[in-house]
Amino acid sequence: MRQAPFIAVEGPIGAGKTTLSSMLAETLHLPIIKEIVEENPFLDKFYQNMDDWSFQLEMFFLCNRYKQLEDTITQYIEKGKPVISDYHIYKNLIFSERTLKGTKRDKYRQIYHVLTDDLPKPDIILYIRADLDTLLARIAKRGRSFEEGMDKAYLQQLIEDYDDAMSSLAAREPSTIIMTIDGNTVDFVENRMHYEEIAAKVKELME
Ligand SMILES: Nc1ncnc2c1ncn2[C@@H]1O[C@H](COP(=O)(O)OP(=O)(O)OP(=O)(O)O)[C@@H](O)[C@H]1O
Ligand SMILES: Nc1nc(=O)c2ncn([C@H]3C[C@H](O)[C@@H](CO)O3)c2[nH]1
Repeated sequence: MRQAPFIAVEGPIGAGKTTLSSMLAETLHLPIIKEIVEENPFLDKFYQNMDDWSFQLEMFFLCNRYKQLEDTITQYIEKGKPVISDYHIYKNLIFSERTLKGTKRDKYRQIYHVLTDDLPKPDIILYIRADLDTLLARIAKRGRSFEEGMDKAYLQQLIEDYDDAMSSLAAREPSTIIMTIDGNTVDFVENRMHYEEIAAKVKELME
């Protein structure tokens, strides 16, 4: 591993990305990049009417993540400092391929590639997989109003899209390390030993 890894935590909605990345940032003394949620003006509208709001939402996420990635590069990667993020920019494509249709999807895909293809990507991905019941329970526990009544078919589709995306990323970028965590059985919140095992593995991967 090069001296300063760029680590991303990924997984479908409610998998525990922010929770795990925050815990690791503290244990491993890493700066953390978190995605913008509360300030997002389109999430609420999107969950009420996906067809009407998906393009605005996807573009908002893309622009925000692009800016955060630019800042991450100048503040950490170019200076040889390790950093952890609670997402991989590739998630823009995972979501947009599902939520957009027709010419909007084609245009969005082009913009995504123009903006991101030449930028550094994470070296290590911690991929938290979890099934529908686990995710629904965690989303309910978190209690964000706009996620109440989350469409189960949408979430199930995203679970499958994430699996496909991680497999294709592994095939396309064999140098990226993908560590898969079974979010159904590994409980890094309630079980300290489970968490410490993950932290130890991540530390080892960073060396
Ligand atoms: N392993 C776990 N065991 C029990 N609860 C968990 C676990 N992981 C996360 N949670 C809880 O589930 C909820 C969702 O976690 P979190 O916000 O970290 O998910 P996320 O993947 O970042 O979500 P999003 O995709 O919406 O950004 C939180 O209330 C968190 O405390
Ligand atoms: N459509 C869509 N595209 C994205 O790139 C994206 N990233 C996150 N989300 C949703 C999941 C959580 O509800 C909430 C917080 O993660 O926002 C997204 N939704």
